[in-house]
Amino acid sequence: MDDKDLRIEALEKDLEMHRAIFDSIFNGALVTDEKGIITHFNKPYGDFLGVDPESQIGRHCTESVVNSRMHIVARTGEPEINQSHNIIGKKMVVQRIPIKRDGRVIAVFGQVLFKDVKDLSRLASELKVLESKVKLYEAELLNLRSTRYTLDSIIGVSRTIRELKQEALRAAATHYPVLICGESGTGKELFAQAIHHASNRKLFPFVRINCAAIPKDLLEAELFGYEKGAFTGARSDGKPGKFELAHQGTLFLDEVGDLPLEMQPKLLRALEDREFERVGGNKIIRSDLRIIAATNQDLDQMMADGRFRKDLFYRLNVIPINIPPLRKRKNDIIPSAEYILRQLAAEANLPGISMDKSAQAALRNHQWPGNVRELSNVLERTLSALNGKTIGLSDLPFYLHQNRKPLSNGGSSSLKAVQAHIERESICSALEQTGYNKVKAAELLGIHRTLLYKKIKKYAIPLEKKPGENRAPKT
Ligand SMILES: Nc1ncnc2c1ncn2[C@@H]1O[C@H](COP(=O)(O)OP(=O)(O)OP(=O)(O)O)[C@@H](O)[C@H]1O
Repeated sequence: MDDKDLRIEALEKDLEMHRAIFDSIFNGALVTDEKGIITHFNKPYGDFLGVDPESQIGRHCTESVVNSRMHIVARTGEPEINQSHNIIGKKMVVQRIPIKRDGRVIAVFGQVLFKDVKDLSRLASELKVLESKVKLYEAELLNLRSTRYTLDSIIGVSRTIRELKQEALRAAATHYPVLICGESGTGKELFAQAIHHASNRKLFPFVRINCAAIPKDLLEAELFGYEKGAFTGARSDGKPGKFELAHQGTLFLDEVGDLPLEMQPKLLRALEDREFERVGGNKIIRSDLRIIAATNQDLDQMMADGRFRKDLFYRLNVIPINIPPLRKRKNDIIPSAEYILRQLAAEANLPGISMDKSAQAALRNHQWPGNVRELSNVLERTLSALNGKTIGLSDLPFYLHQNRKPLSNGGSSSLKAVQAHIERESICSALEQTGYNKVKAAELLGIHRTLLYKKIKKYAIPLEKKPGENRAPKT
């Protein structure tokens, strides 16, 4: 066989294949020339119309197919997609596509998409059912996976809080790392959850890791996971770390200031390379996550002291959110207290609870070392012991009364000294009220136990009641 024969054989095979494809177009198809004369008519269309496909070739399209518009499409050159077409008592859905060469129509391809428009409506209603199911599952997933708090859960009327909420909303629209700084109880986790919730990652996990609460040697395995037998006590089948678990979601690195120095470059590398290995493993794992870190520590000071790496700080601090303590946004205190009271009262089914002026003044004057958490705890305690419907000064815990008295703090009146004095007094008072139970005192103050210990040490507060000392607690 010479070259030409080979080419002819290939072309014949090609033609055969095209014929087979054309005859396999499920719901029928035809082709006309530029005048509407049928050049191709497939078998399924013949079966559907009850005609012999071969004998349709050479006829005008309107003779073969009632209401045909193939010749019109040939004239206009405009495709007609998903059009209804009445034929043999049925409404079909068809498409007619002009085939052009050098801008001129040379043929028209027509195809039946649905033999009966009812098929399409059935599909459409099935799709509707599926869509509503998807919505339902999305809502369930959101419930299961997502966060408890949204931006609406953040209370505060001050300009600062309103601006921070705007900032959080802007952050949610990006994938950049966010660093939230603020004292304990200012709502750092609340903001982190709200950002996650407002982002397009909200259907994926929000994974939290408290860098201060995990022993140093376990932190790497917690973050990156481990392979079987990585260390003594490791689970025999290995375990994914928080980085893996947060895939497509958000990883919240709480208390990032407490991340041990030796762990910092490892975290930085994982953030920069966007990949990591499990402890004891050698497989590279990639995780698509957004980082939100939070701390109540002064990272500037820590960097100056060499306790926090600058490169890690810059990596985390792409979008900074600094939440000021409650005492620095005093006009948030009463609205927040009222909001929390309304919530607590509704939960306890106690309508119409209010605060008198003296109680409001005491709340405004208090320094709130535990911030909103402390405010919430104080109100909860107060409400649980309240007789009547109005909270007065005497209903508030004793340590709140003292802030209204002139201060005797060794004569110093610098803001720092006054703050330190009040903080010390509040801690002493909370310890007394709770019978020197540190867990309960920390709870009352709305701070973490470790922070309470730090402050007890800082102010050299005795860890038990001195004999003879009698400062009667309120409750
Ligand atoms: N602006 C706020 N609006 C409503 N609730 C708040 C606000 N700030 C804090 N809270 C409440 O105070 C409590 C502590 O908040 P959160 O855990 O977010 O604080 P945090 O700054 O992360 O504290 P920590 O540093 O101790 O972990 C939560 O119950 C939270 O709902």
